Amino acid sequence: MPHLFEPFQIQSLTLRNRIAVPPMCQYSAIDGLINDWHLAHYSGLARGGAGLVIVEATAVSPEGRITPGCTGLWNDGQAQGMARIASAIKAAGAVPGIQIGHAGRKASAHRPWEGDDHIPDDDPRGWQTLAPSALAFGGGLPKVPKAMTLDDIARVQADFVAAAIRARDAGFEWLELHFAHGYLAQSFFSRAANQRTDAYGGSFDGRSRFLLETLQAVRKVWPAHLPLTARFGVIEYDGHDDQTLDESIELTRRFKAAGLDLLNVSMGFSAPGGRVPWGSGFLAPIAGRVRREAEIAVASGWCVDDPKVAARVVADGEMDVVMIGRAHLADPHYPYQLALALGREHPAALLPTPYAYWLSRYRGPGTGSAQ
Ligand SMILES: Cc1cc2c(cc1C)N(C[C@H](O)[C@H](O)[C@H](O)COP(=O)(O)O)c1[nH]c(=O)[nH]c(=O)c1N2
Ligand SMILES: CC(=O)[C@H]1CCCN(Cc2ccccc2)C1
Repeated sequence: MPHLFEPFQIQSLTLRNRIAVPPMCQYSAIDGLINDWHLAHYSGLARGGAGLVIVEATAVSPEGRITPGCTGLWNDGQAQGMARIASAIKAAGAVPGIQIGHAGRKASAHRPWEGDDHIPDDDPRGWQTLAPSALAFGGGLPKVPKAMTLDDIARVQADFVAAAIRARDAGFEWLELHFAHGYLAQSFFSRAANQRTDAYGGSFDGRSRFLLETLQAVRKVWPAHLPLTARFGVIEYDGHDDQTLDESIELTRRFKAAGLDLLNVSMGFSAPGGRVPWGSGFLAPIAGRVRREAEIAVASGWCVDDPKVAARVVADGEMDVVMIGRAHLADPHYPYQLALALGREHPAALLPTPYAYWLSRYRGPGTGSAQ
């Protein structure tokens, strides 16, 4: 039975444990460039003991950003900055990962704390959005996107390939394609968002084409010995879950045949109004079904931050790697807290030596620990 704190071997990589920090936008970049905020943020998280740290959704082109504050890998200056992040994560003992994506019709939005909604058309900070069809997401994201031409599709796929090459050359060892959360790739698979009548819409094969072609193109440039992964929404909680899940598992099988090494199971968020059954570990059974039926390694998360739940979902084979997000924002050393809660021997050994030396002798707040 695999354990949360045992290593995970994938391709030529070994994660020191099954705990991952999932991508979490910081909305703190200017022109897609990282800065001291990102360096401190990712260094601190990597020093917390997780086996894998995945850098936030990073846009493959300027119009692929969610907000003006999102990071990018569409030019070499951005790649130079990202190389510092990859190096800092690796120096702390975690595998450096990065997620690359295109926000599609959810792009050109304000930061969450500035409204999370589309930037008005007359505001120069915004831009024209792209999508499979000229259908707005709705709610706070009412902008009608431009329906992509075949040239647009080819260009965006080439942008994914170029960003993957920059991520590879920047020293990242784990690449995650953002195929989830209602962004461009997910929206091609969604019946609600994709009403094209050409080869990129309609049937299951049509709605899968953009995702599969992009994966195949990136696989050609991503090193064969390094894990190529994708975060993909396998369920929408929109009343059509059985059909969506069946289709998603079939597409996952085709991803695997195209060279995907692991699927990060998530939700589609393709349209407003999904009724997500929020709760501790609520998505784990879905992740387990994908792992069993598509016979592929799986990461997942979503409210998997209770120590016993995190240990259980790995022990029960529902996921190989647990993505723990907000708990890491609350405490970058969260793996240390997990080890303490689960009664692991030498929990401090998860942390860098300058901390571990002292914490191995420290019995916690209020105990008046001696030197
Ligand atoms: C501030 C912030 C920013 C992001 C996220 C979340 C939050 C809180 N999430 C989703 C995240 O990776 C994770 O799936 C969720 O937070 C659920 O996991 P937890 O319940 O937080 O452990 C997210 N997901 C993703 O695929 N790419 C991203 O860049 C982001 N950005
Ligand atoms: C980029 C991405 O996938 C993120 C952006 C921030 C919101 N994320 C989705 C989310 C919903 C509810 C709680 C936490 C996260 C998706």
